Parts: sequence; structure tokens; C-alpha cells
Amino acid sequence: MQLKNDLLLRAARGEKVERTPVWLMRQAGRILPEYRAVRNSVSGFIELAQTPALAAEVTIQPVDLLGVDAAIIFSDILVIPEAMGLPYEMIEKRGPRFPNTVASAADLKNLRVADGVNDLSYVIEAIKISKKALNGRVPLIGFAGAPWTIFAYMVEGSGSKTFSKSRAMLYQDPELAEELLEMITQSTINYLKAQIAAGADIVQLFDSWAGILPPDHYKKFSLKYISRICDAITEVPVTVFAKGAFFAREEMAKLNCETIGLDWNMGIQESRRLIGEGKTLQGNLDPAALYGSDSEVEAATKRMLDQFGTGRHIANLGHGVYPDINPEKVKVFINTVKEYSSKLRA
Ligand SMILES: Cc1c2[nH]c(c1CCC(=O)O)Cc1[nH]c(c(CCC(=O)O)c1C)Cc1[nH]c(c(CCC(=O)O)c1C)Cc1[nH]c(c(C)c1CCC(=O)O)C2
Repeated sequence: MQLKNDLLLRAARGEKVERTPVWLMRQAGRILPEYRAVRNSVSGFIELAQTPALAAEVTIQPVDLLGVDAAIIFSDILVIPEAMGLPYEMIEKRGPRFPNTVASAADLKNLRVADGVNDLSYVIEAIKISKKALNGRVPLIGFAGAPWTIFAYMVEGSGSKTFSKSRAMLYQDPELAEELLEMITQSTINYLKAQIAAGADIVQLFDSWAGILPPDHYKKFSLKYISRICDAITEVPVTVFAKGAFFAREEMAKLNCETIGLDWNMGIQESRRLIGEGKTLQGNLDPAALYGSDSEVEAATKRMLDQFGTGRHIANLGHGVYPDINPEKVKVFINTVKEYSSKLRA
């Protein structure tokens, strides 16, 4: 199926675009009242994610209601641990929790490499329904957590300020850590390939806890596995977003990926200098800028676009949109990108 709007894919590949494409990390299922209505019709996040018709419905909402240039499949990065044999719960207002965690080699024996097709069939089905319903309007983004971030949840059992259990394992039992990271990496490759076969047009890796590692550990326990995933995914463009990994930008330029996500602490011109011209950059407005007035949102968005210039860029926030942001402010951000970047690129 030919896409009617393929700006995101062209920008990712470094081809010419009439204007800068724009979407928001975590646009599906956070800020829209229309999402909450669907969410309240089921028992919780997990049931919603596991009901393909509803997952597809909330995937498409931001395209209809906000005018973004891409849809991102409604799911979570934690479906991979579950498919490997470590189920999670979503605790209302608190976040994910794993009743069982990985602490020893014996715990690894209970895990398997996910095949991505059968054990995550509900995501694959949701992608197929979403593609049909999108009918080529915009590309569909598939995604997964980066191995280090998934590892951190599997060892820690929940989010954490310090991730000291998962970071301790890197010092105390690096072989065990590497064995688990290997299993996650293989599962992620299988899963992303299944998403692509089902219709995902581009895929993004979220390394949300990149910033908690020192540079040497980041290279050894995260980038190494991200690099393997980038090498394995040859079918569609790949985006790597590593929150807080400012120290790794030069290393990341060597990844076999098309796009690198910037968080809002990373200087735009400095990032371009460190990464070079060979990658598209994605980001990076401060998510909190959307708490400002309409004219402040507009001004901040224009400042961001001026700094990225007319080079390879996909507009986004520097992390996921915050749940209490007014969708009208998101529209100001999106419309400003569309109008102002058209002028810049004319
Ligand atoms: C770290 C991480 C997680 N999940 C994800 C990340 C990486 C991105 C990031 O750094 O923010 C990624 C994610 N999670 C979700 C998506 C859906 C698609 C999208 O909108 O981008 C995506 C891309 C749905 C979700 N994932 C979750 C919800 C809220 C659950 C609900 O509706 O009750 C949704 C819509 C729950 C979740 N899932 C996770 C947490 C910490 C939480 C609780 C807090 C929160 O809402 O973010 C783990």
C-alpha cells in the first residue's frame, strides 16, 4: 500500500521533505479524553493492550485528533519480558511491577527467547488492524525497549530512582547479566521483525534508562546490544532514542540506524556536531514547554526548528508527552512545526 503521507520515512532516510514531519513519543494513550473513554471501558491497561481492535482504535486517535504525521502502535515495552516468561502488572497511578524478577542463573532457566509472532500475537494483530484502518494516511511506527532498559525492569521488578539491583549485577555477575541481555536482544529482534512483517513502516528502540549507566558500562551493556538489533533490522528505518545518553552521542553515530532521538538536555547544534550529517535527528522540545501559553509554545517550537535548520530532522518532544498536558497545546506544537518548517524549507 502506497503511503499518502510518507514525510516521516523520507526524513528518516535523509531524503528531501517539503516540511518537517512531527509526532510525539507517548502520543497514544496519555493525554486524550477519547483514550480515557476507551481505557475506562476495560479492566485496565493490560486488557486494552491485549484487545487488538481497541489497541488499534487508540493507535489511530492521535492521527485523527491531533494531526500527527505518524501513528505509533499502542502497546508497552514490557510485553517482551512477559513473552519471555516474566509477567508484569500495571498498578494504577504507580506504574509497572513484576511479581517475579531475575536474580540468579536459576531464574534464567525459567525464561525463554520470545518468538515475537505467537507469544505476542495480540500486538501483531493490532498492527494489522491499525494498518488497515490507517489506509495509508501516515506510516505506522513499531517499537521495543532497548535491551538494557528491559533488563533493568526484569532485575529490579519496577521502576527505581537508582536501579541499584540491576546496576549491582553488572559489577557482581556480568556473565549472568550478559546472558540475560542476549536473550532479550534475540527476543527483540524476533519481535521487531514480526512487527515489520505485519506492517510497521519504521521501528524505534526506547532506551529510557540509558542515562543511569556510566559511559563504559553503557557501551558494554547497552550499545553493544542496540548495535546488534540495528544490524539485524534491514527491512525498515530504525530510530534509537537513548534518554540521558549525552555522553554516548559520538558512539551512537556509528550505529547502523537512520535516526537518533535527542532528549531536551542535549544541545541541538552540539548533537549535530557530535553525530555528523549521516543521521536524522529526532526531538527535542522540553515536554514541560507545553505547560506554557499558546504563544510561548509557538515561540519555543520555532526556536527549536531554527536550531535544527533545514537538515535531517523529525520534530518531537525530548521524551514522552506528560499525561496532564492539554491536547490543545499539543496541537499548537504540531501546527507550528507544520507551518514554520514549510516556510524554512521553501
Ligand atoms: C519506560 C517505558 C515504559 N513504557 C514505554 C517506555 C519507554 C518510553 C518512555 O521512556 O517513556 C513505552 C510505551 N508505553 C506505552 C506506549 C504506547 C505508544 C505511545 O503512545 O507512544 C509506549 C511507546 C503505553 C503505556 N504504558 C503505560 C501506560 C499507562 C497505563 C494506563 O493507561 O493505565 C500507557 C498508555 C504504563 C507504563 N509503562 C511503563 C511505565 C513506566 C508506565 C507507567 C507510567 C506511564 O504511564 O508512563 C514502561
